[in-house]
Amino acid sequence: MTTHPSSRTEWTVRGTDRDEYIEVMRVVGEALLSPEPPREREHHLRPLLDAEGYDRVLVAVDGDEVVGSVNDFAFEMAMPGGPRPVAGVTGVGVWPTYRRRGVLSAMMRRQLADIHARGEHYAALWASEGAIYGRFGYGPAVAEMETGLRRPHARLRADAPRDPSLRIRLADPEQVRPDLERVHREVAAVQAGRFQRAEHWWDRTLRDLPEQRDGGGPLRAVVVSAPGGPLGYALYRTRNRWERDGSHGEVHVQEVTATAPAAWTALYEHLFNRDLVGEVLFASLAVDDPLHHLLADRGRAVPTLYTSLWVRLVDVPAALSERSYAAPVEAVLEVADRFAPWNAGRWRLRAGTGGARVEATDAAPDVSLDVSHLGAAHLGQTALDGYLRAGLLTEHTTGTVERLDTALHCSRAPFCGQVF
Ligand SMILES: CC(=O)SCCNC(=O)CCNC(=O)[C@H](O)C(C)(C)COP(=O)(O)OP(=O)(O)OC[C@H]1O[C@@H](n2cnc3c(N)ncnc32)[C@H](O)[C@@H]1OP(=O)(O)O
Repeated sequence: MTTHPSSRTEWTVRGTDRDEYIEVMRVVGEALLSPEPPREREHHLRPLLDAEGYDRVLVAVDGDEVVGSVNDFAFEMAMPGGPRPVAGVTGVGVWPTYRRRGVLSAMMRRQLADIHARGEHYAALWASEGAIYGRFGYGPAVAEMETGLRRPHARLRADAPRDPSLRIRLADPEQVRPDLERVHREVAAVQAGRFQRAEHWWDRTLRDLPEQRDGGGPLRAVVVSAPGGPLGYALYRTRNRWERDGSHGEVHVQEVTATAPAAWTALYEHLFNRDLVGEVLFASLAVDDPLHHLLADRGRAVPTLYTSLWVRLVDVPAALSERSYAAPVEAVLEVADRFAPWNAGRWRLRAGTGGARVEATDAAPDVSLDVSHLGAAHLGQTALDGYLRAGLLTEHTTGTVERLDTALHCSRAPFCGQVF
């Protein structure tokens, strides 16, 4: 591809199709430093794209050459207030010689307009870098934890709820897939930030190619069931490690979830009691995962906090009026939004535990803020107060931010748990 020395902007943003998608893989793969050429990555990506379709993939082109791309998946994601259609933004990349000329900005603008035109009120993404998406109106809405525990500290409290009637089965994940799907469906309907997994997402989650194992063994599923059906599961791999003093094996937990307290206990005790293991590592846990309460010594868990989901309100009045609220609040919000101008302006929010109404107003604002702040706060974990103290939003009526934070609060931490 030619490198253009000037900063001309003779590219346009348009849709694409299945045939051209190999070019998208080439551009995005190069941007993301992918170690494999597009044809070698195709078998990973094609099943997902063939199932989701190509009509949400956008490309920036210079003549016939693809120089950038963005995509989004049509998710049903749990939000405070219920499951909602959410555009799961992904596949973002710009050919290196076209970077910093506004290619991404143009693609983001078009993508937000498309999402809005489809009547979806939210977009969400996992960012490769935290500096990219704030300017496009996304806010850091979910923090998750990678957590490690060494033996002998991987132990639960004596009074952790235990139910000897629960059945525990260790199996090849495909053998118990209906159980996994059932538990996940139930959890993903209520835990904000999770999205419902269609069959092709389960195929991806359970895909277990040798090159994905990173020195570990095959993917395993442990399922905990009561007579009425499955109550929880964990997906994990073991990795054997021998040193001169003996075995220091590892358990790498890809995901763990349950719908009943005794099922959490049974799952954690299974993971902690594998023989030959020196350390159990969890790829991602919610910040309020029951593990922290169930551990005999919670100080022994070593968490690494990271931002997972960035959330964007694509339709501010719709998103705020369909949300649930923990307390009554009334405020005029003056919202700035450079990339979705239909959101910009003053909105009067009247919300309570029974519902909310949002209408355009000319009244004086109680608070002036960026749409990214509302995205960050929407899942109930990120407080607006942090932005206030950082001087990034303006409170005109004292106490408004505190009242908003109280109303937006959700007692259960949001969690996504799956990179898309
Ligand atoms: C959801 C996902 O898919 S995450 C994956 C994101 N992709 C990657 O990280 C791949 C590698 N990076 C890239 O391909 C590109 O650098 C992109 C897509 C991040 C940015 O594309 P560009 O076309 O260069 O962005 P664009 O020129 O529109 O930049 C707009 C603004 O964002 C800023 N910006 C863009 N990328 C970054 C970044 N990585 N860090 C900090 N600022 C950035 C620019 O400086 C510019 O600022 P300005 O408006 O003040 O001048």
